[in-house]
This record gives sequence, C-alpha cells and structure tokens, in this order.
Amino acid sequence: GKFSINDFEIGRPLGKGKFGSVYLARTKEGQFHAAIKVLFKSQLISGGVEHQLEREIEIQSHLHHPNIIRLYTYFWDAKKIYLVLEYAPGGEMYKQLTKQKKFSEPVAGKYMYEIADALSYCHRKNVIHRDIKPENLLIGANGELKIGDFGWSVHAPSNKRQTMCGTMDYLPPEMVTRKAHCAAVDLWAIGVLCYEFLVGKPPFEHEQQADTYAAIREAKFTYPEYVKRGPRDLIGKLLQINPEQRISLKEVMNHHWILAMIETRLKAENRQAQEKSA
Ligand SMILES: COc1cccc(-c2nc(Nc3cc(C)[nH]n3)cc3ccccc23)c1
Repeated sequence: GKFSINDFEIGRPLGKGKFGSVYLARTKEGQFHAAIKVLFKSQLISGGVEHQLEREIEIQSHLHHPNIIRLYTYFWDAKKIYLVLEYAPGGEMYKQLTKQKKFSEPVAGKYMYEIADALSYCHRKNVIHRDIKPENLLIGANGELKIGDFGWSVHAPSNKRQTMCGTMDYLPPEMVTRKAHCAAVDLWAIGVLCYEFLVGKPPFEHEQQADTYAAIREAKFTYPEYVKRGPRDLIGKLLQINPEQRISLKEVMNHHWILAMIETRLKAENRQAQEKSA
C-alpha cells in the first residue's frame, strides 16, 4: 500500500535544498535507505513553484534509469510535502568537483557518457531537463553519476519563462535570447558541464553578468593549454550557437574521446580486480 511518514525512520539531515531539507531515511522493517526531501507548502506557495513541483513529481516518478535518481513515492501532511527519493551515498557532484578542483579525463569522460545516456532516455520520453549543472548531480554507490533534480524539467518543446534563480552559466544562446527551445538545450549544458569537469569552472564565467551573456551568445570561450584535442573536439561540437548543429547524445556516447576514456577506466578497474584476486 501507499507509504506514509510512519513507515520511515528519519535519520540525519543530509543538507538543505532550495525549498526544504533532505534527510536520510530508512524503512522501519527493512534496511531500505531513501532520501526524504521535505518541502514546506507555505514556502512553495510564496515561491510560486507549486506547479513546478507538480511537474517535477509527474516527470521524475515516471523516469526509471540507473543514472537518474528515482522518485519512489510522495505524501503530504497539513504543512509539508515529502518526496521519497533514491539515496545516492556519494553525495553531491559539485562538492566533489570543488574538493578535487577538477576531474581527470577518464572520470570526466565516464560522467559524460552516463549523463548522455540518462538524457537520451529522457529525450526519448520527450522530457528536457533544462537545468543540468553540477549542483543538480549526485554520485551513486559505485561512483556513477545520478541526475538528482528535475525542478526545471518540462515536456518539450517549451519557451517557458526561465526566471533566473541561479547562475546563467549553463543557459544556451536560444534561452538567453528567449527563443523557443527544445531538447538541444541539454546538449549545450553538457558541453558546459564537460568543460567545468575538466577545468574546474564553466567556460563563459565572467565577473559581470553582461559579459557572461555576450560570451554565451557568441559561444566565445578559451581552453587552458592542458585540455587535450579529444575533449576540445567534443566540447566544440556541443557548444554550437545553432541548436541544430550540436551533435546528438548518441554521437556523444560514441565520441572517440568518450570511448577511449571508458576503455581506460575499464582497463584500470580490471587491473585492480586482478591485483585483488591475485
Ligand atoms: C545541500 O546539501 C545537500 C542537500 C541535499 C542532499 C545532500 C546529500 N545527498 C546525498 N544523497 C542523496 C540526496 C538525494 C535526494 N538522494 N540521495 C548524500 C549526501 C552525502 C553527504 C552529504 C550530503 C548528501 C546534500
């Protein structure tokens, strides 16, 4: 039957989100872990985001993919709404990125493969995420990337007003110039994400927002000299001003650099496994 808050033992708070807190939780009888996001109805209403939450629940509860955080169920009481979400023990991607400054090419390449696979699944279900950035990504038990927040996702196509509630670093030209946009916005965002994974900051970051805006519109950015040809080729094919010219998610997953990085990691993992069993 339907879960209610009484079926769970609420554990430690994991952290604060925009509209509420996230707690580690466990079902009373089993050892099943979950992450419970508690949202205050009053804050949702004053934030005018109750419809966005309804959309997030509708979308995320129907997405079943190893690189997307599952929304198992939800329930509410007089004051709060509880989302019972899959628990990713590795925590937030952006904390890892901040701690490590930047990721190695094999790590960045593997994350890019995983997010392209997850978004390819979303796009096949006509869902565009629209808010891909390290803050919305989590890390699973085996170090795999998990898309954790569908707060800004919509059913394509859309030209919904995007009230800038955070950084505009990840917005593509068609969104900053308020043109109609489609699934290709997620392609641009993973181009920005790949750059940030490898460099430690996004490509269009500037002191003044007007400079960021101009750099995005012209797709104007430079690479530090240590970024090699492979990732430059992939990033360059994603950060195309014209959405039609961006390569597809399938082409990302088959890109020679991505495949080489996955090969590299598989070999390293096999070597470790052999050393352990030797
Ligand atoms: C702002 O810091 C926040 C906020 C919300 C969650 C975390 C957090 N989350 C998760 N896992 C999650 C979260 C969800 C929805 N599923 N799995 C794990 C962590 C581990 C250490 C610290 C923090 C963690 C942080």
